[in-house]
Amino acid sequence: MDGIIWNSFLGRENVILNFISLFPVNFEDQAYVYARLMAAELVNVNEFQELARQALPKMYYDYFRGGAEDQHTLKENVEAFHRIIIQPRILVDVRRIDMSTTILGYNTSAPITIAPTGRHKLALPEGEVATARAAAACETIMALSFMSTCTVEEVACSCNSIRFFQLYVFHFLLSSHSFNFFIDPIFSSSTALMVHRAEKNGFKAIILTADTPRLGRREADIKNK
Ligand SMILES: Cc1cc2nc3c(=O)[nH]c(=O)nc-3n(C[C@H](O)[C@H](O)[C@H](O)COP(=O)(O)O)c2cc1C
Repeated sequence: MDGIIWNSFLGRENVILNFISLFPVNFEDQAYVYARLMAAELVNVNEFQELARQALPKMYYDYFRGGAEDQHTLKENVEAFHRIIIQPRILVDVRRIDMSTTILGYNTSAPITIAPTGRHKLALPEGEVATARAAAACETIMALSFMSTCTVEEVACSCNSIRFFQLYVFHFLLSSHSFNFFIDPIFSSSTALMVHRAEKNGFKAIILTADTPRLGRREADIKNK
């Protein structure tokens, strides 16, 4: 059974890699996106989403924006933010506004960090390296997904952002010699080796994802095959 789990991971990864080569991100569209970003036309986070919709192939856009089943949790997460009311204080000294805080003892310029999300190269050739640089520029924390399209080493040497590593727990150790020939290096390590590798590359904490023994039924991904 364990082998089947790994095979299905590998199978999906290969399908996606094949799709990247068959169906690359349109670089003219990316230049257009970059030009609009530079022109500072975007003032609202929803506008970034619309620009992504225009720039990305549909199946990639659907992957980034979609949720599982009827997307109830996705909608509820957005609604949850709408229910938070930020009440400004008045007649106080606002010359220097400091939103910084610490998470597990590490400084972040605001209580907003990068959540671990997989496969950034579907959106940009530099992938998670670019995301980590953005995190460093904003002085916030970069969480690298286990399903990252860049390695922990690439991300570590690309910037000095505080880095956390997201991990799934596998209930087996992949020490078998027979597997290592076929499995991409990012998947071939056991959980313990992966933690060690992240630690060696300056990742400061583990984000443990505990809800993926069963994947959500993402209907857009099913339709996009
Ligand atoms: C496109 C996408 C990819 C994601 N990939 C991962 C992942 O690889 N590992 C993980 O633990 N969580 C992953 N998540 C879950 C996020 O880290 C986060 O928990 C989730 O999006 C809920 O936060 P939000 O309401 O701010 O989006 C992903 C979410 C999205 C939308």
